[in-house]
Amino acid sequence: MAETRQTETHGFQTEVKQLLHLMIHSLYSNKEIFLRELVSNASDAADKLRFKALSDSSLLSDDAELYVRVSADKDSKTITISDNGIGMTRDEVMSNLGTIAKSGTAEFFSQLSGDQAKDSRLIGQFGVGFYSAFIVAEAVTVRTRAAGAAANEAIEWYSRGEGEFDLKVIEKAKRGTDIILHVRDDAAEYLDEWRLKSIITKYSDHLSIPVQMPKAADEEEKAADKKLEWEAVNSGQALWTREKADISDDEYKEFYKTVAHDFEDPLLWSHNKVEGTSEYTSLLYIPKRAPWDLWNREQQHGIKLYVKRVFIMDDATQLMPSYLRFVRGLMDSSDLPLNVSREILQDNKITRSMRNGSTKKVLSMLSKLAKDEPETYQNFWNTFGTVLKEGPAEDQANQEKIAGLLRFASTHQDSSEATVSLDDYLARMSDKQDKIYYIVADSYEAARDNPALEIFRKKNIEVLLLSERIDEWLMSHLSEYQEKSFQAVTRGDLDLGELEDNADKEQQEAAEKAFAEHTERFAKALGDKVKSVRVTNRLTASPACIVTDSNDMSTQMAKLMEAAGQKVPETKYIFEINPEHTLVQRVVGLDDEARFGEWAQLLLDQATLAERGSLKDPAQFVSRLNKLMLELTDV
Ligand SMILES: Nc1ncnc2c1ncn2[C@@H]1O[C@H](COP(=O)(O)OP(=O)(O)OP(=O)(O)O)[C@@H](O)[C@H]1O
Repeated sequence: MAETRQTETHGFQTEVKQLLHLMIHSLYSNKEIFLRELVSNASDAADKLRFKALSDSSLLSDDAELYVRVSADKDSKTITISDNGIGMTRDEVMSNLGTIAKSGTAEFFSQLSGDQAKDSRLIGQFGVGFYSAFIVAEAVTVRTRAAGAAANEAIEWYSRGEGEFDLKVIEKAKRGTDIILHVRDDAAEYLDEWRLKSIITKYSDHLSIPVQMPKAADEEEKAADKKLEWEAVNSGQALWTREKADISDDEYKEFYKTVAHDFEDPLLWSHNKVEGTSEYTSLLYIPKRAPWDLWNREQQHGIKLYVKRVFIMDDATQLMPSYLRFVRGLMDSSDLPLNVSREILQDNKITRSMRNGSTKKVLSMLSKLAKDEPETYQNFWNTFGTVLKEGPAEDQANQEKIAGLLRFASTHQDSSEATVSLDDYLARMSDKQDKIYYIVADSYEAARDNPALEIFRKKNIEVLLLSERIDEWLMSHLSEYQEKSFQAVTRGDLDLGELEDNADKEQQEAAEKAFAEHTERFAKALGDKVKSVRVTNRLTASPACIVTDSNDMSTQMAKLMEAAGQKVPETKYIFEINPEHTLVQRVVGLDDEARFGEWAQLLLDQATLAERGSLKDPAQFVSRLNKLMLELTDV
């Protein structure tokens, strides 16, 4: 490459262009974050080099004291952020500073609305990184030399933040990266070194790497044109290694913004030194807002792993279960070897114990929040609840704890908001009730209005109303809470246990007997369209409903599997009729078997609509309905 010294010009990936545009137009009220981002990248570069040098110490060569240096030059209107970290090769420059390699980026950009306040929040969630340089710079030069590369293999990248960037091979005496910002006139305040220093102490004080600035020179030294002397302006002690009592809330909050690349303060955090069979420190944060890629289960961004204060890797997903993937922060182990790899982490006693310990920590932190600050917890639930619902399936050992954190809509209140906890439900339950009743449907309304709830309303029994896609999956893994089992109101025989008194039972038996002949007639008319026909004990206001047998797949589970492209055996429903209903009484009064058959089918279709939300052959339903309506209006 060294022979091609000419400049090559490359176009940015479309998303980079969009991001740059937004950055400049939406983040102007929060300009100073550019320094946090660039210093944090420089510190990451030092961490990466230190890690690589564990297996190849020659990479550090004679420049083993790692640092980040920040300086400004008012004459040339530049700010320079330098590090002697890992640097970048030409290919790395091309991909890191020309594209955005995160999956889902295009979807993310499609969410932007043009409303600057909203968009700036979204960009905050996306993580602005290197490109934030353009908030204050009209042009940026990056000079970088990768660790292990020769001085004449360094690369210069230059861009005005519009459509393109230039690349050329240059000579660079030292390893690492210099980022030179050509500051815009409206950001001239950042050319003041005091200003820069105060931003560094605000955001980067706790970084373990020294962030240095030039020592103020006196007139004599200036006249003698002495070489710049540098001094560290941050404390340089990794925050999590300090005593909890000595760390202020503001320090925790600023540290969060650096590790999580978030603009906002965290919702809560927990800092723990664990001693005993395994020794580690964890600093775990719950963000306020969901990251843009929360729904992508493959998403990166997990917990940073350190071993004895040496950074080992980002996104150590093995340290936190997937249903807690919104947790940010770090863990620093005293037991793992420094040369630990992702593979070793996969199946390791130490990792497992760190994961178990921190999972418990997060769950108890959330339980405490739910107890002490229910409103804040509700906000948390509204943001991350759906992810937490993956918990009971993924983490059987903590099922009970997770269940206690769940929130539901219920028939107790007239709102679709999920605010009812299982403890609330149990507290309201009568002594005679021994099950937790629930229904899963496509929407809150479909759940609320399902005819199967009629008897529960009549008897004043609360039913949880679930309508999220994940809910069926959740309920199929939750078997009990506080020794009370869960019962779907649309499945199997309805056994209300002691809630039903003897009189109810006798009445039911009498109704079944009295209606037996008609039940037979319905069964004959509907043939193999139903599994069986029986008299209901669920309905009070509707003529009929369908329910699944207790060993058959529930409607919602079948729908989920179908949506996932799986072949699902056709579920046959049990058709339940309400003999008290006038329509049913009139239908059984019909002598003409053909007409009776039409009505029976119509009742079945109606019940299917209420339960499934759709019919296999809606056109046939409509034409049958029209035919019957015509007969009724034919006077
Ligand atoms: N000073 C630097 N030295 C070496 N590599 C760097 C430096 N600055 C940036 N990079 C490389 O460029 C990549 C992109 O940086 P950028 O800040 O845009 O994103 P990020 O840090 O990966 O993500 P985010 O900031 O959203 O968490 C980094 O991952 C890193 O590989």
